[in-house]
Amino acid sequence: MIKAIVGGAGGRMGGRIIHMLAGAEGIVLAAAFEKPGHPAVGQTVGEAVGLPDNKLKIAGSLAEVLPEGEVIIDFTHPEVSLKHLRQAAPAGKAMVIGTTGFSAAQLEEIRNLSKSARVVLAPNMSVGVNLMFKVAADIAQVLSSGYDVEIVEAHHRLKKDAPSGTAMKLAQVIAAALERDLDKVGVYERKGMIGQRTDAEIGIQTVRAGDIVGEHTVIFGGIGERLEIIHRAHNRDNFARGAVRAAQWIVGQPFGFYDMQDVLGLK
Ligand SMILES: NC(=O)c1ccc[n+]([C@@H]2O[C@H](COP(=O)([O-])OP(=O)(O)OC[C@H]3O[C@@H](n4cnc5c(N)ncnc54)[C@H](O)[C@@H]3O)[C@@H](O)[C@H]2O)c1
Ligand SMILES: O=C(O)C1=N[C@H](C(=O)O)CCC1
Repeated sequence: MIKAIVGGAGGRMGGRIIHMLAGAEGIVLAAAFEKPGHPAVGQTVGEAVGLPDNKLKIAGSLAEVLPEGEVIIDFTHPEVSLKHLRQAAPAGKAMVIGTTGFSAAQLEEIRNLSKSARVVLAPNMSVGVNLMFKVAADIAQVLSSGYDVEIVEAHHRLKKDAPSGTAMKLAQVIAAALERDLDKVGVYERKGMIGQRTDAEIGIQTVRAGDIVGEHTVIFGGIGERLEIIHRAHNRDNFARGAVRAAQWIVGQPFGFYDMQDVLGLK
């Protein structure tokens, strides 16, 4: 039985991951933690996430519960996930990181730590979006000229990072398929007399409104037609299920830096 530790247990994703673990086979919730001072610290998991039979107490830090499990599932904040990986890696614990919004320097540190640790990092753990990454790259290769690429993402009003990690990954895989440098062709806002659209640019636009769980649209706009691929998350359980699947998968892998396409066998 794989023993999992869930970070950010009082958060939107942490709660759903704990629910998905309760229904999963071969893996069990061994410990859960939140940040010091969070109202969930000291509560039982049952009280905090609505699973009345679970009497496990929510800890106030990873350090308190690190020996309890072999894999940590962390959907928190970039600097927090990185701090947790710095603790997990030397202790021989695997990590599944769903957090988005890492800087280039933070990503580089995660990659370096993964040389001596097992890490899955993915901005979106749903099956549909990971298939979308693959399909978007394939379409871009076929429609490599004469089609304008625009990505539109929409999320709830509480989301902190923009554009979403998923939209950034879509832009990266499409730019790679088109052999374009995203740092040069990415356009993240438009206003005023900006002149006509360039052929090479990849537009990435952000919507924040209400309780939208997560929507991503890629538009390949041609003359006389356009092709759109859309993913809509109806709730957070598809991400949480993916995180549990990644935790089951990663414990048997060699040290390394993996993403959800590795977990799903989509490469
Ligand atoms: N990869 C995916 O599939 C996916 C899906 C949804 C959300 N996300 C990402 O996951 C992250 C969290 O999203 P959310 O909607 O659950 O946010 P949230 O704000 O509801 O939850 C984050 C939780 O982390 C906790 N936290 C902060 N510092 C901590 C610390 N030091 N130790 C322990 N816990 C700490 C917060 O108190 C909070 O409860 C975001 O980066 C989001 O973009 C990824
Ligand atoms: O709710 C969020 O925050 C989400 N973030 C991810 C992203 O940034 O791509 C995935 C979907 C939900």
